[in-house]
Amino acid sequence: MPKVLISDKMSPLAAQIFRERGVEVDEITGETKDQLIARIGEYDGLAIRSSTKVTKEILAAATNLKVIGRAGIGVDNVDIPAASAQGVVVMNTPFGNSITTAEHAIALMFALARQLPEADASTQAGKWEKNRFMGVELTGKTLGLIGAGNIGSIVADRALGLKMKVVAYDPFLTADRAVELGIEKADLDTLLAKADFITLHTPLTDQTRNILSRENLAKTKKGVRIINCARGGLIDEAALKDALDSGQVGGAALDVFVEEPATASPLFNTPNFISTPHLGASTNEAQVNVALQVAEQMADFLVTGGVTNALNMPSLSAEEAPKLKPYMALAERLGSLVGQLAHDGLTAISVEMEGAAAALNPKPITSAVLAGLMRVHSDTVNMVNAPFLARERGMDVREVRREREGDYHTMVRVTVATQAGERSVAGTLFGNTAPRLVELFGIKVEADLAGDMLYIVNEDAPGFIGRLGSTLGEAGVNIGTFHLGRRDAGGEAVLLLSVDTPVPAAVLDAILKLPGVKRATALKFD
Ligand SMILES: NC(=O)c1ccc[n+]([C@@H]2O[C@H](COP(=O)([O-])OP(=O)(O)OC[C@H]3O[C@@H](n4cnc5c(N)ncnc54)[C@H](O)[C@@H]3O)[C@@H](O)[C@H]2O)c1
Ligand SMILES: O=C(O)[C@H](O)COP(=O)(O)O
Repeated sequence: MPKVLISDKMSPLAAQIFRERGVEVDEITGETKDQLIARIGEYDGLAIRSSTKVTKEILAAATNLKVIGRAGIGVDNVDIPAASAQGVVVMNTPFGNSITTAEHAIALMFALARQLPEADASTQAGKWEKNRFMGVELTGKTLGLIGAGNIGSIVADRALGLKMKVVAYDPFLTADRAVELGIEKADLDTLLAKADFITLHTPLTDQTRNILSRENLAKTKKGVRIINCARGGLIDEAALKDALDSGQVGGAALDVFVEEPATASPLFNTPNFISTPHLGASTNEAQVNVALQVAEQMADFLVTGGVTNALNMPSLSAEEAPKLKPYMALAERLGSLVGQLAHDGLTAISVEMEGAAAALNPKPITSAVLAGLMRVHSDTVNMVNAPFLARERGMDVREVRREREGDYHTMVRVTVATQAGERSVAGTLFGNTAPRLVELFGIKVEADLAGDMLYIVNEDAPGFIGRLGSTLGEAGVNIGTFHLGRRDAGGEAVLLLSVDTPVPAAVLDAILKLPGVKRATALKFD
């Protein structure tokens, strides 16, 4: 039974779903890094929010880990390249807390406009300072949106409902989408010059880090109010403090900080500064959404192989997974076959799906080919890290789909370019379930690819099969099945034999010395 650790505070529904789906679950939150390192080796899955930092060090200890599920959106607390290199799928729940976070941004915008926290503190201190708190109306004001993705576009919708104008800076926002949202697309300088309020809704990347830098804060309208419910690091905090002190910025509300937990920020106690402790996603509704979603997604993956919302692997629905499973087995074996036979200087690989296979999601099939091919050289390769490794090695990977059927109703063909030229193998599914090789380097040969096998290329001549049988027999190697294919009578022939035990190197040497033998290679399939 797969086992999952929930290491951050999450709705109890997550654990309930895991148990209902046949996944064992432990909920242990607030552990130190060392405690997590000591424990993580037991688990197939790790369910987190933003507190657990999944570093290289944690991953190195996670020897059984297959999936990390983020109950939320931001995955900057996960070392995704390290997880990918280790073959661990990383998934998030990209929509479950969007509305809630957008509402928090709007709440902070109101709080800034009417100085609600200060007014509350003053009133509860018995001061009744009616004349101190003069606010601004939102109606007719311009909201500058930096980042118009899921959360940004919900914020825009709510702001338009409040009769604000919305100007957005997002390099990936199309003109059509801006029209659909009813907002104006602008460059950053225009936004900075026009906005009465600015709200940030981008991930933290090299391009967005300090997007509100000292220089950019100086370009804003005097008295602008700024809201950040996205990620700490989007605003230069020291420059923001100076801008609040000088009045260039009239108010700022931060839910997120460069250092979290933020317990001693220089911004604290600055007039017109409001803060919340990363509460953007903290509503009952959002937490139920993300907990249910992450548990369902992780259980799908661990129980059925379905992949949803993965950041380092193509999606595969729970419905598709059983249909694709035999294809992935076929693809892995074809990849493994070319990896074992054509390993010198592999520069490009093409995966062709023909007939029924062409109607399927090609990404998992290609990933399985690459995993089979590269696992020949490393045990740690799987479908998650294989495409990354292929890219890292500069391999050109192509997918081709042909709907028309050839000799078989469904076929997967793998062609690799090596220094010696192109090599191609093809396979089909018998009865839609059983993987079977049907072509090997241009020669038709039907064989199962399983267990220990022996591949021989020889000149087709009478008496060869007898001599081969005797050589194997004398070495105590029992032949299970025997498949023969040839280009023309008397031309080049290939033999694929399944054998009950691995063929020792000395026996391969003896076979190579038989008349007419050009190549003898021992193969192994899972
Ligand atoms: N405070 C919280 O509790 C909380 C809750 C949920 C999400 N978040 C954070 O909110 C942010 C946005 O989430 P989302 O779901 O809307 O993400 P999203 O991916 O849907 O949208 C992000 C948008 O940012 C845009 N973008 C990327 N680079 C940009 C750049 N250089 N300049 C301008 N725009 C750029 C993208 O094109 C995209 O449209 C994320 O950082 C997420 O982690 C915070
Ligand atoms: O990216 C997110 O989803 C938010 O930052 C929420 O983080 P949390 O789950 O720790 O509240």
